[in-house]
Amino acid sequence: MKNKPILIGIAGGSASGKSSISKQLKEAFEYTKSVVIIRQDDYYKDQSEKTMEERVKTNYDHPFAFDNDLLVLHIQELLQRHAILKPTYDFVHHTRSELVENVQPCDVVVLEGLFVLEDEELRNLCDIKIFVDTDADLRFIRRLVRDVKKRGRTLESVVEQYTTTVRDMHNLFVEPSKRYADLIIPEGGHNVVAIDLLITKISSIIDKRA
Ligand SMILES: Nc1ncnc2c1ncn2[C@@H]1O[C@H](COP(=O)(O)OP(=O)(O)O)[C@@H](O)[C@H]1O
Ligand SMILES: Nc1ccn([C@@H]2O[C@H](COP(=O)(O)O)[C@@H](O)[C@H]2O)c(=O)n1
Repeated sequence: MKNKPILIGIAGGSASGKSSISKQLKEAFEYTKSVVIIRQDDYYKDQSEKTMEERVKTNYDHPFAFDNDLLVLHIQELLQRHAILKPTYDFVHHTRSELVENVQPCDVVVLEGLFVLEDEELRNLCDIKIFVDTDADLRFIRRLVRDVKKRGRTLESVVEQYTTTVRDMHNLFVEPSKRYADLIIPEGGHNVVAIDLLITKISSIIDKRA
């Protein structure tokens, strides 16, 4: 019987660099181990019954915006080496997309999202807990560029959302969850030393379980 997969939890503010770090971990292990990235964003609640006008008013930075029960269930399934049918999210239309991904059992699960450490059930499942700590001004600049380029937003809408919900919810829910981290990575995706240390630690856990 195969060993339990290792679960790496990566939390941090919006545009702090969670996805960039997750991709680097996947690249580091994918020749020797099967690695799957689960993005909490894909578990935003479906809003297909709502109008676009209603959808833009949702507070996407509150834990209630997510179907957390489904996310916990899917992580538990992956940890038992069972396949899952994962939802995917459409940021342009603010709702679940039609696409469902068939995620096969794997050796390493990287779970990344705003509330991965804030949620007690999720953080208790993690073997390694990481918080990506990037200053608010950098996060805002990165988000502005990304949301206009990739998420179909206007400059005005990004500023409006950031000042009405994103900043306050970050301070209320995301920032305090830093205290649960085993490792805090400053500046996100380009911190080579921290990412190398993390890769070494993950390798040693994998070797001990082999
Ligand atoms: N260290 C960094 N320096 C500059 N830009 C970065 C860095 N890390 C990430 N980015 C960029 O910032 C944006 C948000 O990064 P991403 O990894 O998607 O953040 P998150 O997943 O936390 O929202 C992306 O466009 C990414 O290329
Ligand atoms: N329809 C949506 C759903 C979410 N958001 C924002 O996404 C952020 C989380 O994703 P990151 O990749 O940046 O961590 C979150 O701060 C939400 O405000 C959105 O704008 N629209």
